[in-house]
Amino acid sequence: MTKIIDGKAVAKKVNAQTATAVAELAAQGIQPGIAVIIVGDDAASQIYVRNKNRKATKLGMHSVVRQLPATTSQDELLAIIAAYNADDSIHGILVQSPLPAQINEPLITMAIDPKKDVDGFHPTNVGKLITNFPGNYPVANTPRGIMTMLADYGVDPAGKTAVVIGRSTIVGKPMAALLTNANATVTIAHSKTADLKAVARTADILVVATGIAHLITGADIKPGATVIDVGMDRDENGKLVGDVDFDSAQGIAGLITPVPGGVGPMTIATLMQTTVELAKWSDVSE
Ligand SMILES: NC(=O)C1=CN([C@@H]2O[C@H](COP(=O)(O)OP(=O)(O)OC[C@H]3O[C@@H](n4cnc5c(N)ncnc54)[C@H](OP(=O)(O)O)[C@@H]3O)[C@@H](O)[C@H]2O)C=CC1
Ligand SMILES: Nc1nc(=O)c2c([nH]1)NC[C@@H]1CN(c3ccc(C(=O)N[C@@H](CCC(=O)O)C(=O)O)cc3)C=[N+]21
Repeated sequence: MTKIIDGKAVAKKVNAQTATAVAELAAQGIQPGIAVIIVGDDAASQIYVRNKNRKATKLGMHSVVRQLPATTSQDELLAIIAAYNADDSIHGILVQSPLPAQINEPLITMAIDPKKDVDGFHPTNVGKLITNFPGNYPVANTPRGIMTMLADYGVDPAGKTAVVIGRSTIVGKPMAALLTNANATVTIAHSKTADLKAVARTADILVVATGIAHLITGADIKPGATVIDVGMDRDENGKLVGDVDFDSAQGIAGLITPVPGGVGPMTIATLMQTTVELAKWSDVSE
């Protein structure tokens, strides 16, 4: 029997904690603030940004969405980031990816004050994650949300074999670091991996983040494995599907996240959680 991990339900629990934290901060005269900057009019990005703004407002936070034209120059974007870095009403800054070609994404990541780096992408914060640094710092929200889901379902990575397919800065690499810090034995696979499917079959915990619809099927899953599907893909009919073929995984996986309703809601809930933490922490990323 395959059990479905209800990401929406876990996100609800996280959001309830965030609402309490927002109320506690309000009593101290602090309102957590998030600024989301979006360059261009990519349809998927527009949906994600709208969802973030709606959730932040609903939780009582100060939420700013800065929509910029696709022709925005790198210097213009850097100036806007500098203004939010200096703005005391903003605790978290997120620059939605992808960015247009004229903008150097790593340079933008570096320009965000690490104390306001709500995505956890700044090298200072990535370095802290890799070194399992003590103290408070932001961690990429999608992998962090996945760790929250695993804990909620009683899946302890310690001693388990984990395979992460995908090596992006936003998902794959921080996911592998979190699982390593949680004492799993971790393999990172990617488009150059020889015999990807054989590697996948070794996993007790399989995280798939490639953007390739239905790359992984039931035959690639170890019986009883926990399968986390990060993909936000479209099938041939334009329907939202994941990187895992959900139907063929049934009866093989022990636990599996659906798309939609799995990782996505957790990403948004964790982003809100991180924003509140950045407003609260005094010792974050000096
Ligand atoms: N639900 C959520 O909250 C989120 C969902 N997403 C979704 O997750 C997916 C991945 O996102 P992201 O990490 O940003 O994507 P990227 O495109 O940055 O990275 C994709 C990774 O997958 C690897 N890959 C691509 N094709 C294959 C293949 N055929 N076999 C093995 N590995 C492959 C790439 O390998 P290589 O490095 O060799 O090119 C790369 O490392 C997307 O669908 C995205 O929309 C992303 C963020 C959050
Ligand atoms: N700087 C930056 N930070 C990000 O965190 C970031 C980003 N850029 N660029 C794009 C990806 C993607 N991402 C998602 C957020 C929510 C859902 C989500 O809410 N998904 C819903 C469904 C949404 C729908 O119906 O289309 C679900 O899975 O149930 C998905 C994907 C954040 N990203």
